[in-house]
Amino acid sequence: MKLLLKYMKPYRGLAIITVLVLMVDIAGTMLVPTLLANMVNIGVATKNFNYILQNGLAMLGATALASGGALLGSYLSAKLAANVGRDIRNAVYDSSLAFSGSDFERFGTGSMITRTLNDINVIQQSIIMTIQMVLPVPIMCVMGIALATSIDYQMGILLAIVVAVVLVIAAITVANAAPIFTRLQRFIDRMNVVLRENITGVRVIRAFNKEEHENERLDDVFSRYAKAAIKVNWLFAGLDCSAFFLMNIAEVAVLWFGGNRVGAHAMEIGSISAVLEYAMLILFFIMMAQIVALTLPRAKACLDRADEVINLVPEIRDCVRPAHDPLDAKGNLALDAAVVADAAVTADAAVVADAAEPDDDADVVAAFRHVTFRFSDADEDTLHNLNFRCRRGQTTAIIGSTGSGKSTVAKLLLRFHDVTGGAIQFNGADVRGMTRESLRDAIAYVPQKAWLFSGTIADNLRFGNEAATEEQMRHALDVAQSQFVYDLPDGLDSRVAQGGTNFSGGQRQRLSIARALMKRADLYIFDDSFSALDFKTDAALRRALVPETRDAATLIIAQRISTILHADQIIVLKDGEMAGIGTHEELMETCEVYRAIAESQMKGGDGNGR
Ligand SMILES: Nc1ncnc2c1ncn2[C@@H]1O[C@H](COP(=O)(O)OP(=O)(O)OP(=O)(O)O)[C@@H](O)[C@H]1O
Repeated sequence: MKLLLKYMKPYRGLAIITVLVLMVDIAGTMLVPTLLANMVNIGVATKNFNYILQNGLAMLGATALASGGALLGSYLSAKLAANVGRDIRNAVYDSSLAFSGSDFERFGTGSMITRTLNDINVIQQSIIMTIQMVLPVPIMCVMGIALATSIDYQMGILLAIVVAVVLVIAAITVANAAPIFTRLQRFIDRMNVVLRENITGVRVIRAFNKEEHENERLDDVFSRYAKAAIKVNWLFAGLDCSAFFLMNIAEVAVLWFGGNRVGAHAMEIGSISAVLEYAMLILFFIMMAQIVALTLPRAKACLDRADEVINLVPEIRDCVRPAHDPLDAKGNLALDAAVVADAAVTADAAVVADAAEPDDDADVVAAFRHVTFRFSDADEDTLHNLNFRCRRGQTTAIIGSTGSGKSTVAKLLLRFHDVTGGAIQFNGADVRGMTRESLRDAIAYVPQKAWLFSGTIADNLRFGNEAATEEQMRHALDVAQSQFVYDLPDGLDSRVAQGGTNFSGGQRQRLSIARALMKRADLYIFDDSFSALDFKTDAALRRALVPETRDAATLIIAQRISTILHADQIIVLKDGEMAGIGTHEELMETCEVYRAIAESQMKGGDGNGR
């Protein structure tokens, strides 16, 4: 609720106007029965045509007021809900941008989509319905009972009793039925997760002939949802008929007691229709409010789910900027005490002292100092005591068997995760003391999974540099050996499907390399970015990269020896530990793990392509 109030706050003026407009609607609606009663009781009884005409015109005015109020009220409440919904959606999305990989895993992609789209739609609808259907109820009850009392006090008491009984029944129903709606939201989440997995993995499902198995899995999820939805519909059906039953009982009660009062000359005939109309109006609104109130726990669950995302403290944060310690020229923040203390928990004193000292060698762009890392959900360290430096103008390569921790090194450099021991320095500063923006600005990264965004090739290249000229784009494409783009009918404006699925694996890799080259960086990271290229293209691309990355450090993660043969230093990773470091020749002499990889690839005919 706090979240809703926070996001409603900027629109409190609009909210107040909306409620006032709806009150005009209610006032207009409630006036009509009294005017009608007067018309019958006085105008018709005394055959006073002028009185009838006057009341008729007044009824017309009241109806116009009510209709205008309803129309404007609907528009304003929809506007309010849309604004609040947009702001909450933006807040959820903005928060998710700061998430680390582990933060994302906590929710899962499917749930993040449900939270951002479906949940916020539910919140929006609830805002509209609450304003239009729930808020008028107390006003209507008070006005209706007051007007009925002004006509005949006994009828007022009768109406008050009927309303009280119906309100109690409505409250009990809502309290008992609310959990079903909360469960319904969880089922939607689950459907989203399973459906997403099925749609993205459809080729694998077909290739393994697992359609039937997946059908059963989906059927199970859909059936659970359907079961809950049927329960909800039963509930609504029950509510509907009990509400109409109660309305009919109320009608009978009003006619019975009203008839007696008219018979006793205590009330006039026209007043019965007015009281009857008040009873029907109030009961109808209570019925509608009851239906809306049933959905409110679901909206509350959606709000809580949005709140969880918005208020999650990300695993990776920028340091709180100390007032006395401004950003330096590179946009770095001084390493704050908390971060140093944090590092001290997991690394010994010598390492922390070492890490706190800036690297004295100006050529060093990135330095790993006794780095250890463990994923938050893992039982063991993924990386142990890594010590190496990436120097400007040099290529550092990392090779190792699958799962040895190569990509994790890249992720730590980009601060997708923070080290759990030791420190990583970038341009002499501990990365935990830098803002993520300034750090990532200085790194060009080609991820292992080449992902392209829907749009055009030019749009994707501009992701690396918004102001890129066509000449710059062509240059990057040439370096990345992506001349195939020029053969496409639309060239740079060729359409890219989501994820880049309308290009081959090798083409996607080359385009994502070109995207990374669009920006000038201090460190270029290529995470297994040449794996889908043939040896000739791989060699040509690496040759073309040399002048591009001359003033920067380059980190190449690879499985193929041929890709890293000429690196200035090669780090061999085995189970997260450095099994060796040196040039190809040195490692062939000294590192058994490297020799084994090299020999296995040479035998397989892999090792000689350059
Ligand atoms: N988010 C995660 N949570 C827990 N463990 C993870 C996570 N991501 C990776 N790991 C584990 O960390 C280890 C290293 O993974 P990493 O992706 O760095 O390996 P890699 O050497 O790049 O492998 P490959 O060559 O197959 O890409 C693996 O054992 C993997 O299971």
